[in-house]
Amino acid sequence: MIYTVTLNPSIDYVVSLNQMNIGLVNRLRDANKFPGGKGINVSRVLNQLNVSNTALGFLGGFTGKFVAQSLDQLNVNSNFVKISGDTRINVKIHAQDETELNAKGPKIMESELQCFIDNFNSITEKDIVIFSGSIPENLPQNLYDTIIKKIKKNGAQFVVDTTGKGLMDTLPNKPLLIKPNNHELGDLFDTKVETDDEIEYYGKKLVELGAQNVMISMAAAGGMLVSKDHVYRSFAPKGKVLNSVGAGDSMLAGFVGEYVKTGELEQAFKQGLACGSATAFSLDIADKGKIREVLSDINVFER
Ligand SMILES: Nc1ncnc2c1ncn2[C@@H]1O[C@H](COP(=O)(O)OP(=O)(O)OP(=O)(O)O)[C@@H](O)[C@H]1O
Ligand SMILES: O=P(O)(O)OC[C@@]1(O)O[C@H](CO)[C@@H](O)[C@@H]1O
Repeated sequence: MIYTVTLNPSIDYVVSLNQMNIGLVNRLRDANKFPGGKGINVSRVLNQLNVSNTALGFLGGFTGKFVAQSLDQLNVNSNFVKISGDTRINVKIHAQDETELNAKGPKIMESELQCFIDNFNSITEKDIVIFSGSIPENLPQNLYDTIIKKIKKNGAQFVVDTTGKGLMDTLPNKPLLIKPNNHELGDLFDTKVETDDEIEYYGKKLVELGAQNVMISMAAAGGMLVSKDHVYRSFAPKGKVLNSVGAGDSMLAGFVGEYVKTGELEQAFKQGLACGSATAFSLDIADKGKIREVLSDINVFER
């Protein structure tokens, strides 16, 4: 089984307007609510790829109810711990630029955290756990690492999509996949990475430090996959971007979904790229029709 972890889910309130004027009343052209949070987005795309999975994390309040109901309607399996606080609302503004306002999210009580950790008591070597997104402020910021050490004892694989020290600390436990974007990759080494050669160089460093596969996303410039034996590159297809929120999560889901089916790295990278761009070209997270359509435009080459 694949488990996705979203410790701080959200309602993504996606609004569009022609021009955002700070300090004035702005009238919206369009507004939509979606269940959000990185792990939840991963689960939704895995569902589109017919890969069974269970979404885990914390949900609470009227906002949590909306997310839970939306996931039920979308047939996403889930086992969220019910919390006393309200799940957050994140506002995504599409105007002359894309701007995101991500809330802090609710406090998690000790008993709620314990309930969540108990999910991992029965994990086995057949399972993959995907950790993505921010950790609520009042929880230990090394929580991913603590759970990873626990599940590694049972032989499970894991994928992690986070940044900075939180990501670096997980590397000795050999994640199946990490997915920094090009800016996050630079930040990990306190530098700026600009060229493909630099991306490959720092991607290889992460492999040396323990990652089995490093998929670097680069928005409209495509992506690179670095593993011990291969370096693949692809440029993103052209299309009309409707909402790129969740493109990275979709890319990760595409990779993992295809990898568990075929064990083929190049194929998995290609599916990841298709899912990422398909989401960028959709208002919501991509559906299977859009993913199939975009897949035929993806070309991957070995560097
Ligand atoms: N404008 C775009 N045009 C085409 N493809 C895109 C575009 N934006 C994203 N993609 C595809 O989706 C992938 C992931 O996007 P991106 O690099 O923005 O991830 P991210 O920074 O993790 O984003 P997020 O945190 O919003 O999910 C890219 O590598 C690319 O393949
Ligand atoms: O605040 P975090 O946890 O870092 O990111 C949360 C979030 O921006 O990530 C997803 C897109 O990747 C959105 O659905 C959600 O609102």
